[in-house]
Amino acid sequence: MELFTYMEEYDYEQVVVCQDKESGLKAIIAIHDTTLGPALGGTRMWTYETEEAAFEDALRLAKGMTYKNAAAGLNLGGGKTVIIGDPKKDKNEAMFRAFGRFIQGLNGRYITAEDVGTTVEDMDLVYSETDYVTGVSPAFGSSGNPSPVTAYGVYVGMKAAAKEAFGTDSLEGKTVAVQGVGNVAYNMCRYLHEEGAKLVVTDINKDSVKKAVEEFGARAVDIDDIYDVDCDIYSPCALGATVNDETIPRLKAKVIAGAANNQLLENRHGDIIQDKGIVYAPDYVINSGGVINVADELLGYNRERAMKKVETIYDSIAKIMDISRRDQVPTYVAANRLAEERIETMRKSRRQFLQNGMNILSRGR
Ligand SMILES: NC(=O)c1ccc[n+]([C@@H]2O[C@H](COP(=O)([O-])OP(=O)(O)OC[C@H]3O[C@@H](n4cnc5c(N)ncnc54)[C@H](O)[C@@H]3O)[C@@H](O)[C@H]2O)c1
Ligand SMILES: CC(C)C[C@H](N)C(=O)O
Repeated sequence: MELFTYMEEYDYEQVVVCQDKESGLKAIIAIHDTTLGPALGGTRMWTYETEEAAFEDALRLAKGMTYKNAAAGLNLGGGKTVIIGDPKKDKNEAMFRAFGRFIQGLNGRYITAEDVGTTVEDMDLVYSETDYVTGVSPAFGSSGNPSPVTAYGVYVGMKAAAKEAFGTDSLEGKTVAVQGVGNVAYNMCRYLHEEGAKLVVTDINKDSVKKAVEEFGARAVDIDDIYDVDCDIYSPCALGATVNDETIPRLKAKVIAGAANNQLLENRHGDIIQDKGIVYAPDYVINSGGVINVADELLGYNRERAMKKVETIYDSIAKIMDISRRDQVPTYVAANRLAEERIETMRKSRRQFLQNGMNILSRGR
């Protein structure tokens, strides 16, 4: 990947590469766009095959956060971090504290939180070095782990997508194929089970599968078999890019609605599923519950206010379905339009000079 060419193509503002030899920290902070406010996005820790793959993931995820925050009506831009390493083996206190100091050095341009491979405990370590972190322990006045709230948002968004596909938003009796039963999907499965949905699950972590089988009566399938399950809804809740040329012909679902970021390998896969009549709930809209929740911390966290806003994910998905039908465009295009229009409007309305910080007339004194 030619980094500057890629950054220019998708208009990224900044990429910060952080290295700390003692702790083994190797982090990439990607800031995509701060038109709406400071870039807020989580930190993913993952074993990437190559450094290029890590850069690509950070960049793609950061852009997704720009769109997610804009579509959710938050006054926040988009950014994301990836830390290269195995979350089960390579973590240590010094690593997250060093990472916290790098974030502090950005002076508020980037605010972090959890993502795959990082936890509330990791964010507490970051918090010991910087205020620019959310999703730390509730004992610090924070909102805690965002995953259960993300799960609730995915659940209500799935209902809105079901309404479009089946004419009813009831999920009772519907079969949902869940790929990855981690922090978000475990909680999502609980809501689905309570409503009477039938669950089929898979995960590379056998303990997570066992838990879903025991607690929710889920049926377990092998990793690759999840695409062939006879189901009403396919719910990708692991990593991204699972909607692609290889998987689409195998999917039997009428709805795709899940927590994972960047579900479409390429935009054209959004066109293909639309043509096949599959209702796709755009990933960054349906999974915005977590960021809505942590963003509320910036106002002084109020759970009731945050949950009320998360409920609106139902209306957002319904609105996207309306735009998609009205304008005859795939749902991912309808969502992008909503986000891009908001960013453009705010970019234009912010043209007036506003002097922040240093008084320029006192320069040289
Ligand atoms: N946690 C949040 O609040 C939040 C918010 C928005 C989006 N997301 C996205 O949702 C997804 C899940 O997040 P999470 O916090 O639950 O992460 P997690 O790490 O807790 O869960 C992911 C699960 O997927 C499993 N997995 C990984 N690769 C797999 C594969 N090939 N097949 C089957 N299972 C596989 C893992 O073993 C794990 O159990 C991620 O894409 C994340 O970026 C999370
Ligand atoms: C909680 C959020 C700030 C980050 C979350 N992992 C997301 O992708 O939305």
